[in-house]
Amino acid sequence: MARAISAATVSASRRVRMSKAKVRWSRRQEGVQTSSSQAGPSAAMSGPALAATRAARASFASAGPSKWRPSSTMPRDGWGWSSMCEAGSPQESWRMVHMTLRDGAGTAGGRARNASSSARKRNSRALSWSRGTLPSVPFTGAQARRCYSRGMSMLRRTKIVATLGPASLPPATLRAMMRAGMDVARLNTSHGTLESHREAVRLVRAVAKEEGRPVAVLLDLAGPKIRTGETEGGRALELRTGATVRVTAEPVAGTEERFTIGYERLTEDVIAGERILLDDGRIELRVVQRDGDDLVCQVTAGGMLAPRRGVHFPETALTAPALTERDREALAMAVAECVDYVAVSFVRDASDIEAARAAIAALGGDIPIVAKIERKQAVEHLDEIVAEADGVMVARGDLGVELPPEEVPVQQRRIIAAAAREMIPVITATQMLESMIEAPRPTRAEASDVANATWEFSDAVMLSGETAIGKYPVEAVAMMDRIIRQAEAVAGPAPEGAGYGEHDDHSYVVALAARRIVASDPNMRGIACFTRSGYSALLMSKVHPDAPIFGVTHAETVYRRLALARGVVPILSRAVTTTDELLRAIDEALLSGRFVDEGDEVVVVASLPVRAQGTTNFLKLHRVGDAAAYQW
Ligand SMILES: Nc1ncnc2c1ncn2[C@@H]1O[C@H](COP(=O)(O)OP(=O)(O)OP(=O)(O)O)[C@@H](O)[C@H]1O
Ligand SMILES: CC(=O)C(=O)O
Repeated sequence: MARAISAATVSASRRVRMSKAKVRWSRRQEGVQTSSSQAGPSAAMSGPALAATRAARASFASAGPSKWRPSSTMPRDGWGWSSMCEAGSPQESWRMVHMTLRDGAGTAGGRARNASSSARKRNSRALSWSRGTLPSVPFTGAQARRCYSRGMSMLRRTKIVATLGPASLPPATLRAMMRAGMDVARLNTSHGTLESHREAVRLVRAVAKEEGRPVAVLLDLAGPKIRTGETEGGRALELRTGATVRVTAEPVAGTEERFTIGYERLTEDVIAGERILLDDGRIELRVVQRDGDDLVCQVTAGGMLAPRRGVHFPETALTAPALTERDREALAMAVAECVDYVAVSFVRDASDIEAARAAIAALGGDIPIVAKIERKQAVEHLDEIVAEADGVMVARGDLGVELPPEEVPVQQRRIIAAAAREMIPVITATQMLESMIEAPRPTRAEASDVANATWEFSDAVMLSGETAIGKYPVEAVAMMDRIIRQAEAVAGPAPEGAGYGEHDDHSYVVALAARRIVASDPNMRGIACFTRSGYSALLMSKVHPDAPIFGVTHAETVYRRLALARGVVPILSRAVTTTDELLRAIDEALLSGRFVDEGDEVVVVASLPVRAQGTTNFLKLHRVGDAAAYQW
């Protein structure tokens, strides 16, 4: 009995957890719909910022659905066919059942099959079909024909995030990086001005549009990065092991005896016995005591300290929130420019994500939030953070300072698993191809690092200095693309659901069913997921099917955001209002992008009725091109 109760409790909590991510995405889609009509931008905004936000929101809204009905009004009667039909009448139920069977003998199907072989030949010749929608790797005719059998080799599942900076912002370089495989452009507000980032967002959008590619923009907030202050005459200070030194939050011209650490709550938060790490952990102090506005410390690992070096407090529970005033200004820009993701730095716990979400909402926006795990505090609060965030980043740069190096790979694995449980994307970041900042080839260890992140099911891997300031930004993206493709080519089948979730959610059950169908039927060319909020494509991505996931959506924001989801090929489609139109839109999207041929078979998953916002409750084995022939 006790066992039964505890199993039920676990199941219920899992249901709550799974639906939390779903509710967030659904809420977001609702926001898209209502943004132009109801809630106005924050009353606190005025002038050009208000106008920019209104214009941005109007374009955001135009991508949204025309109608929305809360999921609580949806039929919830499980797998009953009637619940999958728009009106649920017996005739419609029958038509749906008829339609969802594979009608191999049907005349329309027969015609389509005949048409398909010539279309396939045509497409095998027209190899440019992969360009513009899938990462553009030059294929020979023979390679492409082989790949064509399932489309898998054409698709790189693990996505590439590239940080933009002086090395990558010339438009020609940016274009070349997109062609080499960049899926997400990261802008780091720790560097450059907000205006330069605004221009960069617009440039990425313009070039991506010309290239016909879904490229998401991720704005990485600087957060409360703590640094040492200026030094006397700008010189490096020689801190000798064993020496005593005073640190203070007051701005002073630093000397070997006393220098600044730019953290207002220094003497309140940091207590005797705790360590302070300077310059990425190269220098270590231990706090002896507080003395007025100073902390008296002993240097336990000495070195030369240049001005404005990074500071970490691995043993201190810092009380300063993750969002600074400058971050709030960056968020206003992000909302005005409809940035696709915002990354919050130095997150401590879930409250930092809630604060960022509230700040975005107050600006009239709704942008998915990526929590950067780079503090020991965040590692300790990982579960609550991933439950609240829309994505997560293994920010190994700062994390590797707060934790001993041997703990970083362990935490990487733990963070990826936590993201999988919550069905949110995870980015593995920092020093992935670091040596390519200076050299045209990475080290063997770096190549292995990228491959391992792929095998661990990261949704994306990230380039930082390699593309921001490196000598070989395009080559770094191309190299990452090649390493991932090789790694994916030899990876075994991915675990179903990677060990998370139970079959207690309709959307999840549909995703698993689609995965199993493509696993058992090699003729299935992929899974076409019609998605309005992006959630069902994301969910599909998290069960790792062995086939491409075509994320078909009419919302441009969703189209771009799906660029981050592992294994998803985002395709922009038209808005639909009925099931017939939905199937025709899928056919059009797949055929016009030349992802498949007429007559090819795909699994279609969607949420019906079309005009409601609900669970992914529909699955159909579909022959591409047949939708036009349905006479309902
Ligand atoms: N917009 C930019 N303008 C100028 N330099 C940049 C820009 N973005 C990045 N860089 C440079 O590229 C380097 C690597 O970029 P990255 O975003 O990883 O910075 P970081 O300071 O190491 O990371 P973080 O701030 O996230 O801890 C930076 O140290 C900086 O020198
Ligand atoms: C990306 C980042 O901020 C880090 O690795 O610390």
